[in-house]
Amino acid sequence: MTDRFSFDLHATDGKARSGVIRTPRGEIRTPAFMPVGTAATVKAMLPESVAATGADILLGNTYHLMLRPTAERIAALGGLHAFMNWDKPILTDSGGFQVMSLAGLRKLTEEGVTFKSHIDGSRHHLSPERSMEIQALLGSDIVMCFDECPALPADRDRIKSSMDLSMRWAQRSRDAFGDRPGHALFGIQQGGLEQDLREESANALRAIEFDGYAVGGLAVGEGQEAMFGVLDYAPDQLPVDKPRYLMGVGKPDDIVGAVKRGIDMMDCVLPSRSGRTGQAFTRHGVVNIKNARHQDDPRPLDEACTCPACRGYSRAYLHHVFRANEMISGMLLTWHNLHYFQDIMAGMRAAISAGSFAAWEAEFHRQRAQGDI
Ligand SMILES: Nc1nc2c(CCc3ccccc3)c3nc[nH]c3cc2c(=O)[nH]1
Ligand SMILES: [Zn+2]
Repeated sequence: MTDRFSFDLHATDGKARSGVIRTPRGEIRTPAFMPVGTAATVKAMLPESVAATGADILLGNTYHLMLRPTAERIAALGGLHAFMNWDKPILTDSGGFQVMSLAGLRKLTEEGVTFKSHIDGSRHHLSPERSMEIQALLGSDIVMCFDECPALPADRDRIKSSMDLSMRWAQRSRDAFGDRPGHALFGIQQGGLEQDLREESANALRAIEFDGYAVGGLAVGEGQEAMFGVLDYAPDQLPVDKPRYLMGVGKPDDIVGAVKRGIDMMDCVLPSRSGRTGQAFTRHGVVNIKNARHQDDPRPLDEACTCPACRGYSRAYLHHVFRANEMISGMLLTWHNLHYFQDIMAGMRAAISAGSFAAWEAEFHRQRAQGDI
């Protein structure tokens, strides 16, 4: 075990990298997929089930937890790890992104943002300083800078002024974070789809110095082609010896394309959210289990999957419990999706270490093109 935060690169294959992030609460194998536990729970999953899928770290949300049950209450109860019974690493987002996408009546100034809770309409305030205080109260191992993520499409002037604000907030986040051994602070690159603005942002963050660097401002509706266009250069603008975290991504083929371009960490609500709606991700493509064609199908979701849903249940059963709106439906499909996403990560880590990422990627795409699933 270690009392410090560190990142070791073990292997590279093209731009793809594999390694390990060491924290006092445990190691994170990279490339890593991080399930989202927004309100101190990965929905429909027990923490031990999340760990069983292979996840080394999960995500929490400053925005949701500050509103309910409040960061002060979680701190008084021993912090987020004890509160939600997860003793491995936790990364928390800084809240600004969620305010802009969820809260009402927002007022954004240089100082920070005031907003009305989407839960009960009460008024709240976030700033770099308050976000750092909340994330410290939660006790998260990886803290994100307080930033502003502009909605796309946006004109260049808007992207530039927003990125400049986020860089000033990054400095204030760094100053407020202080020196917390064993805890990490990650900067977040902004700059939209503009290569020169992203370069400016990366240089500003590098000068402030962070334990890791996120590529922010993507997965906000720009589409995969535009996102990959940015990822063709953005990771290389960031320090090579620190973890690179692409926020909010994504579908299986987004994840593979991001790792191929040098990304080490990703998060997305997709596997859990779509699991609850009956959408299963498999190596052969997506299965919408509510579709009537599954009602007599005795096969598992995915013959090659070793998760509890695929080992113990037929498509016919999963179809039935979704149609009957039974709680086990969301549990089983969420477990399968999270397990499958971790399978993809484990496959890529092994392929990168073996220098066979290109072959692994070709097989990944060939299997998905197989059609009838
Ligand atoms: N702070 C921040 N968060 C983002 C998220 C949320 C990721 C998140 C982290 C932790 C918990 C939940 C969600 C994005 N999701 C899609 N695109 C995103 C961009 C940004 C961004 O630019 N900045
Ligand atoms: Zn499965």
